[in-house]
Amino acid sequence: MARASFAKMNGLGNEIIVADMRSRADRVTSEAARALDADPATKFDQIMAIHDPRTPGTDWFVRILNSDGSSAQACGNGMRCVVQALAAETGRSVFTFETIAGILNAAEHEDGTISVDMGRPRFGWQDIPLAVEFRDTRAIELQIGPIDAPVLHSPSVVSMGNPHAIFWVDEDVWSFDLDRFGPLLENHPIFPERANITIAQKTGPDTLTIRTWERGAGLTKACGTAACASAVAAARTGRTGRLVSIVAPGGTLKVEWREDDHVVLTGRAEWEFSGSFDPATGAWARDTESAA
Ligand SMILES: N[C@H](CCC[C@H](N)C(=O)O)C(=O)O
Repeated sequence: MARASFAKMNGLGNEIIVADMRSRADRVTSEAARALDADPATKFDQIMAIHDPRTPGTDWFVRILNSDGSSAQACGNGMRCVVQALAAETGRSVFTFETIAGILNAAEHEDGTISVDMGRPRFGWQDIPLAVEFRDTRAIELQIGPIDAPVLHSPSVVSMGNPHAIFWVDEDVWSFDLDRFGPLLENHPIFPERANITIAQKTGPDTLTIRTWERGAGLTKACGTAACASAVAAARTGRTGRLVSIVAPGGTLKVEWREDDHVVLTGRAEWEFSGSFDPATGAWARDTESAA
């Protein structure tokens, strides 16, 4: 099969590869994902693979892979990169995508920011999913196990199509050893599909400062669905209103949990370079004109 085009982009430092798999019958393999992640030039957090539409009324289907080769149901920063790439290609500014989490409407605004309707949050313990029944997922009792992180307890859990656990802290989020206990919590048996782990500090009336250890990707500079999950959990627990600024290491995102229950994520995306790659093996080459 001929090579496929890709664009290396980022959403507030969340490293994204947008792969053009339209009009192709193959898909990006986990082997290719791990090979691309192993190369410092193409190291990424998620691949957003654009495929031909599966449902009438949608523009394209977007398949999401984490850098460990696992598939993700949703990726807010990645969707903004997809919108920016397709707006540049088509001249359009409004799109309807489908992912395994459902239908996502998105729009690029005049000022270059991009809003993605990330759909409705899910709170039921089986929707997160959790391995044990919890009636109130605003704060679940999670025995963190053999690590000395006494201040981490009672996370809020939310699904944005993918599972999130939000640990509320009163101290600076940088004072936590997230790279040490992130993987322990990501793989905690309470999360049968693993989970994205976020520590969140309320730093203003409607502002949270967060850091995220992502399922299947590790520490990232920003995580769009974690921003959505944190904002919804904050509103749900009375910490903020429904329009929240989320300050991540890579920048600030705006999240609105609308009265119709949809969660809209707004922020920027950045193009870095383009190339072509083999979706089976991950072998790639940079486009020459983009090297200029
Ligand atoms: N970085 C992505 C989240 C990817 C989620 C993925 N780590 C998973 O759920 O497995 C975002 O901006 O929403």
